[in-house]
Amino acid sequence: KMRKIATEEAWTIPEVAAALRDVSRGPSQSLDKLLVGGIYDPPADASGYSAMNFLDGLLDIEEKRLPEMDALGVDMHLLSLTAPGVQMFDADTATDLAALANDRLAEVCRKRPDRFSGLASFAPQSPKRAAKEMERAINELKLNGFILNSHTHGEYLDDPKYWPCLEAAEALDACIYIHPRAASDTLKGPLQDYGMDSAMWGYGVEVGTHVVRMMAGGVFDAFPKLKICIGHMGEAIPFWIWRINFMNSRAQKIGRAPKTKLSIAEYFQQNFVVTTSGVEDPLALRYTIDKIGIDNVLWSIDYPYQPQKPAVDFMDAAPVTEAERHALYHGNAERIFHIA
Ligand SMILES: COc1cc(C(=O)O)cc(C(=O)O)c1
Ligand SMILES: [Mn+2]
Repeated sequence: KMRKIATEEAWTIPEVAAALRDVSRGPSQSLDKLLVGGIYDPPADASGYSAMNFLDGLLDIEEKRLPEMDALGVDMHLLSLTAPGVQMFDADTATDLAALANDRLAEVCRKRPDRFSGLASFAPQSPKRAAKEMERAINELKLNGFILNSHTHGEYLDDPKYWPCLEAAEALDACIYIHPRAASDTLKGPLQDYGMDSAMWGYGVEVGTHVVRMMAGGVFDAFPKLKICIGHMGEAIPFWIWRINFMNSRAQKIGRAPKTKLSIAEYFQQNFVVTTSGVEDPLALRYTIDKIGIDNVLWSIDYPYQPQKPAVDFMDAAPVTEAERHALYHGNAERIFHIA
């Protein structure tokens, strides 16, 4: 039986759910409020996002998640605090809730180390305290990497003020999974209608923008060993990488982009891995493996936002060799996230 490790599996704790409910009732203009309000402060008529009832799935480990994993032969969920994590809160609240969530996550992993591993949260709102929490999460809590839900109050990791977090991740040899949230206030413009705010379109635009900024901004010259993971088959970047690379090298020549030691295509190849979350498309998978190499593609379900069984059926039937299937299902996750 082939070991199956799913790598973008969401959960939450009651304290974070309550804090998000409070934010959704507050003055924030964040586009995340559509979703956060729907999940954590559902309207009486259960319309909108609340109709999906994601909250039960997020809070649950033993009731439904684990029995479903057993039934489907899913050995492990690599858990992460669901988007937008602690990133909508003020610095102190975010720092405290990140530490609490990490403690709870470590507890879940300690209780069933063969079934759960975890990505630690951190609060970029306070970068130096975040770096300390990142060290604690890996060295003391023995967690497996980090989760960040893209922008924090509209700012991105190419901004040097967040580089203490990148320095910590690189030094700890711990991968940062950059997960979506709704587009930042400066990016959200036309993304606010037709359900485009979340997984259909805006999420990909938000994360894609984030990682292109990092590569074009020289982050991987400053941190050459830093490893970043992005979901959703690489947020369309593997498809666009030829064009992004071509146009960035031109921008560097005409002085519109900083000179970098390597090309964007090389950074994407060396510093990134992608997962299959929420893109159960065999042709997109085959292309992505052929484009960026089998070592850089990992399986994920995206529970509870995606049901487990279709994600297993998709990977079981995927047009890949058995060696590739091993890499996708568990080999790459074991290497990138240090899973025994
Ligand atoms: C935090 O809320 C989320 C909503 C959805 C969605 O399908 O609308 C997907 C994800 C996700 O991909 O993790 C997260
Ligand atoms: Mn997800």
